[in-house]
Amino acid sequence: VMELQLTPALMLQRSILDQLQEKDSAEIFAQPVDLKEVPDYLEFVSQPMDFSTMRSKLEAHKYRSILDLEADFNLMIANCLLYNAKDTVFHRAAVRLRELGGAILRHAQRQAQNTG
Ligand SMILES: CC(=O)c1c[nH]c2ccccc12
Repeated sequence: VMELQLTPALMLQRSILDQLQEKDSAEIFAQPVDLKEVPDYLEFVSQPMDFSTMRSKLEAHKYRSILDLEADFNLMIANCLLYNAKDTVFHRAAVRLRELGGAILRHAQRQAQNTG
């Protein structure tokens, strides 16, 4: 049966998502921003994104490629840089995650090309 097969693409996407989420040790990006806690959030952010949403999309086969997954990662970072002022822990965490995540994604893309 299909779902019992080791689909390499999904396995690679799970590995990348795990590596990215590992860098969010404060778990700032683990869950959607709570709109009850942050009532003005949607005035600034049109498309919220977080790691739990990305994981659901991955398991629903919504990511056709690593680039698709990367687009949601970049969206999540951009939302945080937009909503949070530069002198906040959240803004700094987004800058750092963008740097660390960029290296993880570049390495994964290189590996996929070499073995793909
Ligand atoms: C990722 C992000 O922007 C946030 C994560 N937790 C929050 C709590 C209040 C406002 C923003 C956030």
